[in-house]
Amino acid sequence: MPGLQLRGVAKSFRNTEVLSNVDLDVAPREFIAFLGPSGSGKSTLLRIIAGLETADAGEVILDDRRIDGLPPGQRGVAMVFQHYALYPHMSVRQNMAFGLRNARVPQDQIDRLVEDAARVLEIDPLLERKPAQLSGGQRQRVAIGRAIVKSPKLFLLDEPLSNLDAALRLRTRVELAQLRERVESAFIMVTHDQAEAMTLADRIVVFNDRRIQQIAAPMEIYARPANRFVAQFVGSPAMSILPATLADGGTLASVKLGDGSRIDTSVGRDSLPAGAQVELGLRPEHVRVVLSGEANTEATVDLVERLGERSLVYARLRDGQQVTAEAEGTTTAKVGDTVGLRIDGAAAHLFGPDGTGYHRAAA
Ligand SMILES: Nc1ncnc2c1ncn2[C@@H]1O[C@H](COP(=O)(O)OP(=O)(O)OP(=O)(O)O)[C@@H](O)[C@H]1O
Repeated sequence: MPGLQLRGVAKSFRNTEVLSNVDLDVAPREFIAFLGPSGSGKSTLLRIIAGLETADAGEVILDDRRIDGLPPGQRGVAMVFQHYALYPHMSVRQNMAFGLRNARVPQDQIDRLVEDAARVLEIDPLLERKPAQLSGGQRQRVAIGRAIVKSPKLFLLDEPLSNLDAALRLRTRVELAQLRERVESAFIMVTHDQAEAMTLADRIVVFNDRRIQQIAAPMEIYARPANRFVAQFVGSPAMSILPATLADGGTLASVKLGDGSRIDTSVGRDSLPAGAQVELGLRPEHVRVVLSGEANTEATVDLVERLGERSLVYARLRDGQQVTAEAEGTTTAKVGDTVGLRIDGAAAHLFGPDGTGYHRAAA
């Protein structure tokens, strides 16, 4: 099978397991983002694929070849580090040529590969400079260039944009998307930035607690999170999670919140596990601050965050549960006010006692 397969990969440092039985399939030319909290093993898995770290168990297979026993240079992968890791005493040209020279590629071929990559990345006027004479964004491109010249089957990017300022980061994100169209390789990128993952990736892999929590397309992760962790981790501000009691009967689940309000969801009643205790998950856009006539519950305002066109209202329901709502940009709501809330039950998520997510049937 072409592409990358991970089978049963496990890794511990001393006695602490950081990855447990990880399976993953990456298609040729696919762009994958690894997302997860700090310490969830994203970089460790990337380093295992690159050959900079050895797994305790499992297999790494690239284009039908088992590569986990091979040294990094023979795996057909190229890694771009957060701190670029350029050699300061070498010119851009020498930095980009370094790996090829080690692999004993003939000089005329090296020159051609370096110049082609420099043109793609628009750093050809900088080839004779040293890294200290470059901006952060330019260094970043040299680091990518050094990977491109190896024509890897797989690019591994460890937070490649995190050292850039906000504007440059956005621009480089666009460039990365363009680069991806021009090369035949697959990409795996570790990032802390959800927007980056949502924009660039075909699929996002969410890590937590030693395991992959979900692998899916960005909007699928957002709209149909596999469990409570993914639901709260992806999306900003985070989804509100409210304890709820499942009402009897009906084909679609209705729940009662702690403040006594009843919410009708679009989640199939019989898809839920037996037992009455669930949690209701609400994205901010599904809880609106409205006039009392349209409200299905009310809350006390803790904070209003004005974003211009809209405002985010952080509030507490009558039973003290916290909820994040949206209001018009012009809302007059202020701290301490009681406001009406319209909860869109049809868009709500439910979570079972083990955290499994249940959603409305896909449209
Ligand atoms: N060489 C090492 N020796 C001991 N512990 C390590 C080593 N490398 C990583 N760890 C530990 O393994 C866990 C996973 O680290 P890893 O860097 O893979 O996480 P991450 O998800 O990439 O985190 P971040 O987002 O902060 O980079 C952490 O608890 C880390 O402290």
